[in-house]
Amino acid sequence: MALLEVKNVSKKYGARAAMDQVSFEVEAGHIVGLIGPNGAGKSTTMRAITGLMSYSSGTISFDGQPVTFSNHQALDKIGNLIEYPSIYPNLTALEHLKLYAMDTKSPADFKMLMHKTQIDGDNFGKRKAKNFSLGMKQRLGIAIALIRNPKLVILDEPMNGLDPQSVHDLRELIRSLADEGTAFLISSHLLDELQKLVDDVVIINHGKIIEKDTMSNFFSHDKVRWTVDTNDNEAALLVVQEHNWQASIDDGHLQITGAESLQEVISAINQANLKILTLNTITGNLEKSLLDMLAADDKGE
Ligand SMILES: Nc1ncnc2c1ncn2[C@@H]1O[C@H](COP(=O)(O)OP(=O)(O)OP(=O)(O)O)[C@@H](O)[C@H]1O
Repeated sequence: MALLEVKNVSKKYGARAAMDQVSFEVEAGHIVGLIGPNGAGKSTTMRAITGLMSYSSGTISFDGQPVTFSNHQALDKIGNLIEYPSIYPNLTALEHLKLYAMDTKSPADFKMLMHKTQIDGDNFGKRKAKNFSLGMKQRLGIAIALIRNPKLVILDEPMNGLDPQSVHDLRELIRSLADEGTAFLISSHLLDELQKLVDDVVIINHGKIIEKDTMSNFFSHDKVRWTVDTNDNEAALLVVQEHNWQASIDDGHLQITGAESLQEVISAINQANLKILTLNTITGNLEKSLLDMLAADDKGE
């Protein structure tokens, strides 16, 4: 049984379905990316999982226990950082941890947690949170989310507003915590960052899950693409289409996918006595795969 199981969950705001039969799982120790455009239903899904919001149908179970708006028992083992961490400007990092721990932790526990989440450096010390950078606040937010040793941490757009170095540091931190066994469910618009971080991908659009897979499988779906210019792209398009590869002309360049190899593409064009002027091989990336998938979903394919 997976650590988190979301089955056929629906949630409506008035007539609008923010979640429509949403089903997915998070395995223990996995980092799962919840990806989708603005308004897709990511925050709503996260709120339902954390018991912050009621849902109209379906079931959510965490560690074998049901999660509903009125049953929060399972939630002791979920840490969350939804939108912004609740940080008090006049408290230091340590004071925050003491506040959220509610007398359940020892000074040694705090020391270890601060070390683990990299909030024990000189920059932190006695400084109050109002003087922290956004990256420092996010790390403190994660430390707060971890205080009860959760099995799952839910992070809604944790990279928002962070500079590249802070994004890198946060990614390393999440990876190291996952290696120690904590599962993560993370939503983000920074797809390149998720690409480097997550084990599994769940794609949501208009409240519906349109794809879920491991990151490595997701990549294998995304074929290599070739962008070619010849002395006659229209003629080359016809030649390529005869081979049953997918081809189109975008921005004046011939785009080809579906061939077995670059050699096949070159041979086909040469045999038609056309001249290749430029050729680029474009390997897959999450951003492109996602945009293709969302476009296909919006067209109702
Ligand atoms: N409290 C609410 N009342 C009415 N509609 C809402 C409410 N919260 C969200 N919605 C609507 O539900 C849909 C899903 O919203 P949600 O915030 O879950 O999307 P999201 O994927 O997190 O988007 P974003 O990336 O912009 O945060 C949207 O159409 C949104 O307008």
